[in-house]
Amino acid sequence: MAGSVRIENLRVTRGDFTLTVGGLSINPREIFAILGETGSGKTVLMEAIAGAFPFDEGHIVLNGMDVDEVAVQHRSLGVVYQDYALFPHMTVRENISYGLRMHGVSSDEIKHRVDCQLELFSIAHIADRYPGIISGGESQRTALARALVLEPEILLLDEPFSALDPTTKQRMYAVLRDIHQRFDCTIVLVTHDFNEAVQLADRVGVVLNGRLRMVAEANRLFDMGHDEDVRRFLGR
Ligand SMILES: Nc1ncnc2c1ncn2[C@@H]1O[C@H](COP(=O)(O)OP(=O)(O)OP(=O)(O)O)[C@@H](O)[C@H]1O
Repeated sequence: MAGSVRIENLRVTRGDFTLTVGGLSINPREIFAILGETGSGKTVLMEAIAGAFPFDEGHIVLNGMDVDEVAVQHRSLGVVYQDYALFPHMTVRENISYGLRMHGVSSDEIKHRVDCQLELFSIAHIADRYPGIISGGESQRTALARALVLEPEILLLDEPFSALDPTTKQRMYAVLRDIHQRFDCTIVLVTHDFNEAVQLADRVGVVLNGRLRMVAEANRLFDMGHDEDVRRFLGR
């Protein structure tokens, strides 16, 4: 079942950096891209949605519940970090199994579900290897498999395709669309790539200098009358 995200009057501080979001609702089954230049606060926003740290003000509500009132293992979130954050001392199979083990799933069920992910992402041949000796693309697919094996209602992806060549990128876009259909999830995708946002997302939110400045339908991103900063960012 796909989840929803609602953000109300959010203010969060990380060191000297402050991020503010007046309001945002991401609907069940939506693919929502968070677009912005480097250092604008996209990852901070994604981490805030994951409930990774306390807020100064405001609320983030996942499926009707304040994120900070729900224990991490019950948030039904899958997160793929920019650097993939695989556990280095675990094989690919163990990385993907980890969350299921934490949820007390039986060994037979774990084997079945992990085998399905290994096949879906074409990584069965590296199942017994450690992250230190697999490629960037394989690491990325392992991180996606690790997030999806728990069948999250909301999938948070931080620049998941930035390390890939253009051909592999297009192939992974197709995989992501397939995942979206198959797993019936809501996807929040952080990217600094306009084309990626427009190709994959239903709607796009632009974050500039720590503020969510606008939200637009992806296919109307370049048509709308934005303010000057957003126009400059969009290269218009
Ligand atoms: N834990 C932290 N402590 C201090 N500052 C932080 C922390 N996390 C992020 N920042 C700062 O917050 C700002 C926004 O960072 P963020 O990672 O969200 O940018 P981004 O838009 O995702 O950029 P990029 O596209 O380069 O990944 C940066 O100036 C960063 O240095």
